[in-house]
Parts: sequence; structure tokens; C-alpha cells
Amino acid sequence: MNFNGKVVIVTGSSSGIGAAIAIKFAEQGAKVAIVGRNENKLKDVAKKCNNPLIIVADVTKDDGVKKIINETVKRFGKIDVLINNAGMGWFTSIKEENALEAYNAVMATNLHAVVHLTHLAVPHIIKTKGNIVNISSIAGISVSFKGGFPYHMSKAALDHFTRSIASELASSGVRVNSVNPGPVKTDIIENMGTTKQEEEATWDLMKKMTALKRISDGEEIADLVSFLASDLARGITGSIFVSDNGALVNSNF
Ligand SMILES: NC(=O)c1ccc[n+]([C@@H]2O[C@H](COP(=O)([O-])OP(=O)(O)OC[C@H]3O[C@@H](n4cnc5c(N)ncnc54)[C@H](OP(=O)(O)O)[C@@H]3O)[C@@H](O)[C@H]2O)c1
Repeated sequence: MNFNGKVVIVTGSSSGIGAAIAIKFAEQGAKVAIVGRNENKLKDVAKKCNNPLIIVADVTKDDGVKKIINETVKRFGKIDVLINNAGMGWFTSIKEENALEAYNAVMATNLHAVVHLTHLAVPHIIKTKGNIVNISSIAGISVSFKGGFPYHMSKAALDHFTRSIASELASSGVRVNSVNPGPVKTDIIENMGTTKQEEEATWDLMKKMTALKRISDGEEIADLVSFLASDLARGITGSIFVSDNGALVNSNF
């Protein structure tokens, strides 16, 4: 894939899948804006992204979202591709006291922030006839995790956001797709506040629940994202791409 001269924003690129996506686009010639709250981690990722724009911003904050768009356009003059990847999980039960707190936090990051950032990016992406890829999850398609109602809901709504705006933006020459990974080895479980032991047990369990008995790495998700953002996928919009090692085939998650 060749992204020479293209400007790509990747949210949540300080670690995991987002970092792999940002590195992939940079390797393919893109000018990359990397976004997260942890500046030190962003600086580490930047070393592999060929002089990217580093944007320290919280995607749930109005000023954070505006900063992402303004700084990108100021530095590079345009936006070709937006990768909405920043996301988090908070697992609890509807019976627990913190159910609403978890719901609000997950929806703010996984859904509201995506809608807000996309809204501000779309005028720029229409000008370049670019495209958008949303990083969803198999959790948006199946009820994958116990205590995961906010996460499941946020990703299901994200998939419908993809379909809705794909049909709206098609006449402007803009494509929109979702990638829905199964388990991918990243910091996501550790970031939920689990112990090392709980984290390892969760990865083990998820591995056993895939048909291929494997966990993906960020790079294979990045390959799919880069394909969808490229001209090779010029006929594809409003589509949901599952990359889950067969978790849905063997779907007793
Ligand atoms: N790993 C999996 O098994 C898996 C499976 C399916 C889907 N996904 C999805 O893939 C995406 C990436 O997750 P990951 O697994 O790579 O997890 P991760 O390693 O925890 O990365 C999450 C990224 O999101 C950023 N982020 C979170 N909240 C943010 C906020 N308020 N403002 C700005 N950035 C924020 C984090 O950056 P900072 O900490 O620097 O802010 C980090 O770069 C998520 O949307 C997740 O739902 C993951």
C-alpha cells in the first residue's frame, strides 16, 4: 500500500492497536498525527513513525477534540484518513452501584468522542475525498463478555454509526468502514485495573474461545485497516470487517 503524501490521524496511538496502525501508515509513506493522553508513550511510538505530529489530547474533552483537528490541519494542511481507534473497557454488572458510572465513561470514549471527532473532521475529509475507519469489536456483534453491557452497547452503536454515515457521505466521495477485532494482545485488560494474574487468565480464556486458538497482534489489525483506507478498497463502504480468529464461529464467549 502507498500512502505517500496522505495525512492520517490515528486516535489512541500511544499503545496497542493504534500504535501498530500509526506505524503501519508511516511505513507506507503517510504523514501521521498520533493522539493519546500519555505523552511519554506517544514519544516512544513517534520514534517509529517518521517525524509524526504528536497530539496530547483527551478525546472525551471538547477542547481535546478541537485540538486534534486544528493541530493536524495547521501542520499538514489537510486530512485524508481518520482512524477512530481510542477506546476503553469497564466491566461491571447492571446490578452494581457503579453501573451508570461505567456506562457513561465507556460511552464517552468509545462513542461520543468518535461522533464528535468525525463531525469536525468530515469537512476536511470531503475536500480530499478521503475515508474513515472505526475500530469496533466483535463485542459489537455478539454479547461477548460477562459484565460488558456498556462495552457491547458502545461498539454495536459504533457499527451502526459506520453504516449510517457511510450512506450519508457516499455522495461526497467519502468511504467509512469498521474493523471488529476479537482478542488482540494489548494493554486493554491491564488498563481495566486487573492484576497480572487476572490479565493472563483472561487472555488464556479468550485464546481457547477462538476457533484458531490464537490471539491476534496489533499489526494484523493494522494491515486490514491500511487495506480499507487504500484505493484497493475503493468499492467498499459501510462494511463491518471481523478479524477475530473465529471467535464468532465458536461463539460461547
Ligand atoms: N485488544 C483487544 O482485544 C481489542 C479487541 C477488540 C477491539 N479493541 C478496540 O481496539 C481499540 C484499541 O484498544 P487496544 O486494545 O489497543 O487498547 P490499549 O492498548 O489500552 O489502547 C487504548 C488507546 O486508547 C487511548 N485512549 C483511551 N482513552 C482515551 C482518551 N480519553 N483520550 C485519548 N486517548 C484515549 C489510549 O491512550 P492514552 O492512555 O495515552 O490516553 C491508548 O492509546 C479500542 O477501541 C478497543 O475497544 C481491542
